[in-house]
Amino acid sequence: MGNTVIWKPSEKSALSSDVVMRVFEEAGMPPGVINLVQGDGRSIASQALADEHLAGVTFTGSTAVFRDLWQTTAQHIHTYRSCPRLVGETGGKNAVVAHPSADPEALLVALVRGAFEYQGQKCSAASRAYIPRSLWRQLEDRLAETVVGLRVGDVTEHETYLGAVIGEPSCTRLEKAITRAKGLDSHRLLVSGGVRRETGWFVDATVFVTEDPTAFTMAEEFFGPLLAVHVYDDADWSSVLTLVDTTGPYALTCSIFAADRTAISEALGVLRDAAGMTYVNDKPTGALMGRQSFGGGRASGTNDKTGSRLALQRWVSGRYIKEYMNPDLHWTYPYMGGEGQ
Ligand SMILES: NC(=O)c1ccc[n+]([C@@H]2O[C@H](COP(=O)([O-])OP(=O)(O)OC[C@H]3O[C@@H](n4cnc5c(N)ncnc54)[C@H](O)[C@@H]3O)[C@@H](O)[C@H]2O)c1
Ligand SMILES: N[C@@H](CCC=O)C(=O)O
Repeated sequence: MGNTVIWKPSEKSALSSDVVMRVFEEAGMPPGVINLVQGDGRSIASQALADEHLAGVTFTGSTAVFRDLWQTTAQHIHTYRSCPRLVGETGGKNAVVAHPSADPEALLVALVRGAFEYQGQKCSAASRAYIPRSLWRQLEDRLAETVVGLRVGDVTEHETYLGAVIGEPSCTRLEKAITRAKGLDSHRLLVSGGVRRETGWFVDATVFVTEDPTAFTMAEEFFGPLLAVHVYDDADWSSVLTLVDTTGPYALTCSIFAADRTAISEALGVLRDAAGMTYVNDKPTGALMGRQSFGGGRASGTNDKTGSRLALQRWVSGRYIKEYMNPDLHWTYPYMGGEGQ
């Protein structure tokens, strides 16, 4: 868009961002257009956000850090030469909601792929599911069997489905959530819950079934391979949609599974603000940049839809020019008896 940027990648992805930067340079990107700065987020942000030339921030990460960045820029507002634009792509607690008319095979695949690919470490990963009792009877054992069979381990082996989680803090956070859920009467561990630290930070694909749709497992982001399922009575479809909409602070992605078009329409209406990205009969994750723009609202960000015109427009500054071909030569107007126009 004609801007120069400082690119501050996560400390946890220093190597891959360095490789990408070298690719840009080798492809001929002029020096100074993208300026890669590696290091600790807090200390780099405190320097960068205090600079009078800051014109914008585009952030991908957690809601808490984005809100901190917003607060810091607000504190510096009197020192900036312009009004910085802030774009955030933040956390998610993405729902899969199935209608009794849904195809159980497609639903099973969406739950497994949506929740456990990349160890569930995707803002868009499925992490809560609402399944009607009639479908759950057909699905429960098959879901358990499939998830138990997902291999966790070395990602250089093609049979592996889940690699290690990002690091020790992620592993501990997930372990705590699993232990807490195991201790709740409202929760039943359907599959796994295992954590292994001998050769890395490995968390097994884990599924809880909860009777309490307002429990922390249905509202908080874990950023890991943890799926919570709430089974509802088929007749409660409409009220379940309201539950999906009102549970938790996020609105990143969601999936609606149904064959019945009326049910799909109803869900699209009720869930209008519940997700920036809504999928129908597909997993709630895996938007391909350049083909499918991506974004989320509420606590999930500013919903500018990365990859779309909505996002690009945030990074241009309009300029309008009026040139007068017939300039006024008299300052008086006709109603004054003058000759000006
Ligand atoms: N919506 C999206 O498109 C999207 C995509 C991927 C990840 N995410 C979200 O990102 C989160 C997981 O990623 P993460 O662990 O890297 O997030 P994070 O918020 O911890 O870190 C993201 C970035 O912020 C920096 N940072 C961390 N603390 C900071 C601070 N106090 N001040 C300034 N900068 C700071 C980090 O160095 C990193 O570059 C999840 O919440 C996930 O949902 C969102
Ligand atoms: N576009 C990817 C990643 C989203 C966040 O960066 C997805 O939809 O899963």
